[in-house]
Amino acid sequence: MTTGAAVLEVTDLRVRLGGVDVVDGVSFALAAGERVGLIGESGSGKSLTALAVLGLLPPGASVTGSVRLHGRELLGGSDRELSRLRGRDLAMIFQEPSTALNPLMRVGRQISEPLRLHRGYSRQAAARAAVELAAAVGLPDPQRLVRSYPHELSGGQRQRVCIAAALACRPAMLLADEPTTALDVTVQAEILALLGRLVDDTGTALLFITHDLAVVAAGTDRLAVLRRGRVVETGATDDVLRAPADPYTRALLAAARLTQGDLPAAGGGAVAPTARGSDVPTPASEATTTGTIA
Ligand SMILES: Nc1ncnc2c1ncn2[C@@H]1O[C@H](COP(=O)(O)OP(=O)(O)OP(=O)(O)O)[C@@H](O)[C@H]1O
Repeated sequence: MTTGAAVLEVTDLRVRLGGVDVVDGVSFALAAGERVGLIGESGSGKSLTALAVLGLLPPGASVTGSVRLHGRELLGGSDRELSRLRGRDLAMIFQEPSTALNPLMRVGRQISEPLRLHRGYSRQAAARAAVELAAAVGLPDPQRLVRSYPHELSGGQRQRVCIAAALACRPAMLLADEPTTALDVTVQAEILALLGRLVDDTGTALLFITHDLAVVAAGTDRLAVLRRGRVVETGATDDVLRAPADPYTRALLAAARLTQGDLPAAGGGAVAPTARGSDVPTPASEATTTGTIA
């Protein structure tokens, strides 16, 4: 899809599990700051594609093809190399914030953990950054909130914590797997708006996995439609949703019964900025390495 200066380039990715190619030759690419939606019915291979990119496939899975981050091959990399990249250059937000967070660790520490691990922040600098990041994702009373444990927060607040941690190091690439599905419907729009604004501010490329077509209509530039592990259609979100070329995409759209009001307005359909929070801070004073995004 994108050539040249791709942040992430996935080529002919295959994931084999239990004798089945559950991801079957998937290729796509994202440029800096680009938002790409990966859609498809349940079981089409969306999550396994993301997990393969992160090197987090379940035991027993075999993977072939190529996953390049800024031109550097990740497939076949050692655990050590991959864990150095995860949280720093490549981050993920999962569907269920409760299970993504450690119940026994204060949220402030979880937000700033990537800065301690990857940027060499001191304990004090990390604590300060956690408060700044908590404020940036619109968490109320951040000074107090960072001392809370996950169970003391609402689902939406927990997802804000996950977003803050994922973006702490300003990764080049963020993968979000159904990040609002587990949330109350009234909170979903706020979280999507927040995510859209933060990836804009940081220049982070976003791969957004969802089966909610209204969400991709509002929040992505391009789409890849996955069916049984294969990409059946790609294109500008607006084009694919208005004039789907593949019968499977047409069926998905018909099932979702998208109305004209859900489709992006002409001239860009980015998720609306939220009134809450401020820019993701760049607490650069304690940085020992330079971020991948200038
Ligand atoms: N650990 C596993 N072992 C065996 N098969 C698996 C495993 N995880 C996923 N699968 C199978 O791989 C296929 C793709 O799964 P995947 O989770 O990527 O789908 P998905 O598109 O993300 O679905 P959903 O929208 O429901 O999350 C499915 O058929 C699923 O049953």
